[in-house]
Amino acid sequence: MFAKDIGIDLGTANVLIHVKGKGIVLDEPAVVAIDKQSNKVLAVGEEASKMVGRTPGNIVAIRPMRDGVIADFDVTEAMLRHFINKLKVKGFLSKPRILICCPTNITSVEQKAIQDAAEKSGGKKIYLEEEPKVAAIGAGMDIFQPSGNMVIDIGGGTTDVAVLSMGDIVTSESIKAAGDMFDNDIIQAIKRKHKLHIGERTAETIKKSIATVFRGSRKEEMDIRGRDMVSGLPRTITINSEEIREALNESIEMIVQSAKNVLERTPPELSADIIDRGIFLTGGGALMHGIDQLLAEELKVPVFVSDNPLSCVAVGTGILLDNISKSGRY
Ligand SMILES: Nc1ncnc2c1ncn2[C@@H]1O[C@H](COP(=O)(O)OP(=O)(O)OP(=O)(O)O)[C@@H](O)[C@H]1O
Repeated sequence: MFAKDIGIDLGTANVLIHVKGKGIVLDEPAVVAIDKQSNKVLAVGEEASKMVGRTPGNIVAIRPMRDGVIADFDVTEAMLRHFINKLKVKGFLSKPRILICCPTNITSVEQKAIQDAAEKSGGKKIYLEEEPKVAAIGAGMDIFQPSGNMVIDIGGGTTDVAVLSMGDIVTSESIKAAGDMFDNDIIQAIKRKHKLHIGERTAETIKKSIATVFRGSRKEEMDIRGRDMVSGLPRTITINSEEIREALNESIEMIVQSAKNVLERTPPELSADIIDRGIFLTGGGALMHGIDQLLAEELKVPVFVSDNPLSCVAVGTGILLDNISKSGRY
């Protein structure tokens, strides 16, 4: 075993781990399956994710960090420890420095608890960082210069909008309109319109396969299955991109509004830089069809989807660990 710096993107939907010199070595859903009677952890990550919505009564598959807050701390700790131990088995770790990016909304008590869990798992020195900052670094922005950079990180539980300069956040906002809310919007709309009950996985598949947020930019159809709310029997219906766009409209409008709020609070010199450089989108929600077009039209600034938006934070942890002295915070 050898010491390596490791970076962890402790997201509400996915956990990614970056090891210095190796790149991303772990990428799994932030899900834990638990036996309700004994409180024992039965499975973590990929394996637990397969159980979501399909567990018998005594087993629950939960996402401990859902909504960008730590809903269940013990389970979050168990999950973090499981993933770090998995690296140990692979022979990666011996007293590494660990940089963890966690949701922006967590309390200082929760931050301390995450730090403790990482220490107990063998970390020599633990650093915590804010997600939008690391996402911007991972998207290739040089946030350490005295100029304005804007990032919108659309994750599972939260969307973080931030303007950064000289290595720090100048203005920011964090809202709950993000991937999970989009899935729920789709579930509710299909209930209302088609009287059909669908699960979270189906909603996510719809979101990825036929959804769009920009009117007229995608015209696709898809057959979906669910449970008829009246007869209780399985039923198949056909849905299209436009009805999903309508379902997502309110949540997307919240993201647009949040970006406008942050821009309004941005000092004019930094605003000028943002017009020149554009806004970068990171996080899985950046892959929503048409989101760049819509934001560019609403904000009157160029908008770019970063390369590999799902792994920006993990890549950013690697870059930040390499330049830790630059950050000045450690
Ligand atoms: N192709 C796609 N189109 C739309 N959404 C997608 C796509 N791929 C992934 N997503 C969504 O991205 C979200 C997960 O993104 P990500 O892994 O960046 O979140 P996270 O970092 O775990 O969450 P948070 O930033 O809230 O802590 C999920 O809601 C997922 O459904």
